[in-house]
Amino acid sequence: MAQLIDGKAIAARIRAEVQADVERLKASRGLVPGLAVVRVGEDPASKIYVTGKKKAAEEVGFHSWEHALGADITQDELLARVRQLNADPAVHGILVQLPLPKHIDAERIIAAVSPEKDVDGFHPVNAGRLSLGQPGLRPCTPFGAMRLLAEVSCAPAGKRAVVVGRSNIVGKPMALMLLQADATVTICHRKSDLPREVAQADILVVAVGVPELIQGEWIKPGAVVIDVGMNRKADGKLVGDVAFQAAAQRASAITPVPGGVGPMTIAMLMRNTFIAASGGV
Ligand SMILES: NC(=O)C1=CN([C@@H]2O[C@H](COP(=O)(O)OP(=O)(O)OC[C@H]3O[C@@H](n4cnc5c(N)ncnc54)[C@H](OP(=O)(O)O)[C@@H]3O)[C@@H](O)[C@H]2O)C=CC1
Ligand SMILES: Nc1nc(=O)c2c([nH]1)NC[C@@H]1CN(c3ccc(C(=O)N[C@@H](CCC(=O)O)C(=O)O)cc3)C=[N+]21
Repeated sequence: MAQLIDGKAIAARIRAEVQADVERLKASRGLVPGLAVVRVGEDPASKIYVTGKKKAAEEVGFHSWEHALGADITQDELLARVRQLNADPAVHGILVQLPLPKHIDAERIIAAVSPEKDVDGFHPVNAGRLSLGQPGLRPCTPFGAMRLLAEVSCAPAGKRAVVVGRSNIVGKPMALMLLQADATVTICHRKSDLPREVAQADILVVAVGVPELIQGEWIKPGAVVIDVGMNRKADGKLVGDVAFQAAAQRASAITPVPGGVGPMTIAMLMRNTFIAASGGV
């Protein structure tokens, strides 16, 4: 049986580390990090996530603000709100919860956030910095996944890493971070021969959004498996993109869903906001 990677416990430790850093920053510079979360419309999942982020922010000692805006807000009104937060010196981190309503051009909104306050790491400047191997704010989910690898003493250097999924918010930055850490990286998508590619992976990261797409039998014995997927079943239960039970028979370590990558995303958001407040990367 694989070692279970306890993202929930590791995330709690990271939040405690950030809390201690916040206390030091307050004492030395009288500075309290501030996180503004912008939510548009009434998507119930977004509401739950944003509440979780706000709770975490308050626990670590940040100032936090939730800007809940109506689904009928115009693009220009939303841009104006982002610019107002860019200009507010008490706000060090800005997160615009995705997805946004269809009439809003999400790319334009993301690009309007000041790169220095872009604690999601989604701005083209931060994406560019990552691809160039330069310091910058990193997307929280892959940042958290890298930390999980470190926690199980899995050093990517020289290993074969396979990332399934190539989204701009998870798969692509994940692959770039693994490359930065000297893994040999393969990125898979709809046209890939998944069983063949997955079988090569010493490190497997899956971010697709298809319940239990990855079969346990495909997994290389001893692999470390990070399951980013979050799929809600009809009975309300969450399942990942990896068939967990079968995969755990072959992997050396594996993240559960829930309790794996999800809590790490929020913990790394706290870390990024602290970084943004304390002078950047
Ligand atoms: N735990 C957390 O904190 C977070 C979890 N998530 C979860 O991670 C998952 C992925 O999210 P996200 O990256 O935003 O998703 P996207 O829908 O943006 O991207 C999905 C990717 O998976 C690929 N894909 C889809 N179906 C298949 C298939 N059958 N075979 C191979 N590849 C496939 C797509 O390929 P192609 O490019 O060819 O279309 C695409 O690259 C979701 O379950 C989401 O809920 C997301 C963010 C944070
Ligand atoms: N601008 C933006 N930034 C994001 O980071 C962002 C976003 N938009 N939109 C939605 C996705 C999703 N996301 C998650 C955060 C926490 C959990 C999490 O804590 N999950 C728990 C349990 C969740 C539950 O039980 O419902 C777990 O996996 O254990 C999951 C997913 C951040 N996202």
